[in-house]
Amino acid sequence: MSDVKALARAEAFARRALAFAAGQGQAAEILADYLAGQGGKVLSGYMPMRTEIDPLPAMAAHQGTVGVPVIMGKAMPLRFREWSPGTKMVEGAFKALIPEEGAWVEPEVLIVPLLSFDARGYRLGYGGGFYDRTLEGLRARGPVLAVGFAFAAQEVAEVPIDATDQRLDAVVTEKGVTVFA
Ligand SMILES: Nc1nc2c(c(=O)[nH]1)N(C=O)[C@@H](CNc1ccc(C(=O)N[C@@H](CCC(=O)O)C(=O)O)cc1)CN2
Ligand SMILES: Nc1ncnc2c1ncn2[C@@H]1O[C@H](COP(=O)(O)OP(=O)(O)OP(=O)(O)O)[C@@H](O)[C@H]1O
Repeated sequence: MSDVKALARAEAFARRALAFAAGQGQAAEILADYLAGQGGKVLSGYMPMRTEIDPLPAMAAHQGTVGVPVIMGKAMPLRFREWSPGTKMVEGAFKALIPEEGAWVEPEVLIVPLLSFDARGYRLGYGGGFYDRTLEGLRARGPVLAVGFAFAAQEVAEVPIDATDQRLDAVVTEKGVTVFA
């Protein structure tokens, strides 16, 4: 399975890079509109890295607390530190930017980065299993809305999956919103 996922990751990086070069259109506005119904809830976003689609305008528009992921260690769930557009950021593990300080928050709605996704709502990430562990833990505690955010070209026929993969509830792209059954 790890070879299958590794090959899928390499293909997905290449497709995402092409889409990134073409631009994200109104994707962040579509995401903000979709999330407008979630005002008052704690939202997690992410600091875009590499060729990830940029969710920052939707995070800045959120009516309520926003956090961003912090890696606590290998094989550990992510935690989320409060973020706002003015927060001082420093480089964390794997070069992702994290808030230098701030409160830990527990998201009810998550904007989830990904390499590829499919029509079942499965996603492929960088391979740390961080979002799978995190969603498993949060869902054991209460209802959570996991919203993938991606370029439409990141959709594939079937993402390779294993028993620990957590499904997305919806995905938002520059072409619109898909809610999974
Ligand atoms: N913007 C953003 N922030 C995020 C994530 C993300 O996917 N996007 N994460 C979502 O989990 C976490 C970061 N996870 C990451 C996991 C691996 C690598 C990475 O560069 N991995 C190397 C291989 C490293 C190794 O195997 O030792 C690589 O892919 O080359 C980067 C980030 C938390 N923050
Ligand atoms: N809840 C979990 N408990 C134990 N192991 C897990 C859990 N979730 C994922 N893993 C393990 O983590 C490893 C990486 O998982 P996977 O390849 O699905 O990562 P990914 O979804 O691509 O990455 P990420 O979620 O960080 O973006 C796998 O060995 C997987 O079995």
